Amino acid sequence: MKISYGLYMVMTNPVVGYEECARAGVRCGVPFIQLRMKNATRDEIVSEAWKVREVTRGTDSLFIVNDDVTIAKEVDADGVHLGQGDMSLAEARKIWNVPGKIFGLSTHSEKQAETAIDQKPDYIGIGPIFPTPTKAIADPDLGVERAGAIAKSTPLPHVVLGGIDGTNLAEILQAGAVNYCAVRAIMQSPEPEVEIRKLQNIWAEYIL
Ligand SMILES: Cc1ncc(COP(=O)(O)OP(=O)(O)O)c(N)n1
Ligand SMILES: Cc1nc(C(=O)O)sc1CCOP(=O)(O)O
Ligand SMILES: [Mg+2]
Repeated sequence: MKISYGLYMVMTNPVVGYEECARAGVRCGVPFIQLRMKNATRDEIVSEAWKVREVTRGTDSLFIVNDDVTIAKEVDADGVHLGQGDMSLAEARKIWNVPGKIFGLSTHSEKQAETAIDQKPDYIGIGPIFPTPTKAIADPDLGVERAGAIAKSTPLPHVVLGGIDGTNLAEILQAGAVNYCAVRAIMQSPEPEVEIRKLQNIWAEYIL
């Protein structure tokens, strides 16, 4: 059985600010909320991370920090997300050796998804599906069918991402993906809760 939860919210430059955006995610019951601040200092990230920690604490939303396990540990987040060019999962687990913490790993091809199995991440990201300006140096886009096929074949929980919004989510789910991130589609809205609920409604039609 695939682990099925729908939207994993990645927060990068939300127009309403990180704290308010996280509040919207919590109100909507989004199960994962990731803080992804690129081009920010460590102090700036820690400061926002503490606010998101307080907003998510004791709620149904798990708080994931992108890139830096030392920040995740410092603010007692629920997990960390690491990319192919970030610290290895093994090293991160040594630094943050606390039972129950979540370790996610990005993958960008069938081979990386296969190799990920041995590293035992709690989930993998699969992307990008479409070209995206949100990631500075994105990997070549996989397309809907290829991303869906990886999602269907991996034994690991997955989340697909890259260019996903309300206009293409249905075809992505039809291709076999179950969980997904949408960054710009939510972050660029002055009403993130409205955009979250739109995506959640599309997902519920296809998956529930
Ligand atoms: C859930 C999820 N999947 C993939 C990524 C991308 O991580 P990475 O490849 O390290 O790129 P950056 O996000 O660090 O630019 C992610 N953050 N979250
Ligand atoms: C953060 C990130 N990681 C990707 C990957 O392929 O691993 S694509 C991506 C950005 C997705 O943003 P948007 O929804 O705005 O296109
Ligand atoms: Mg990274």
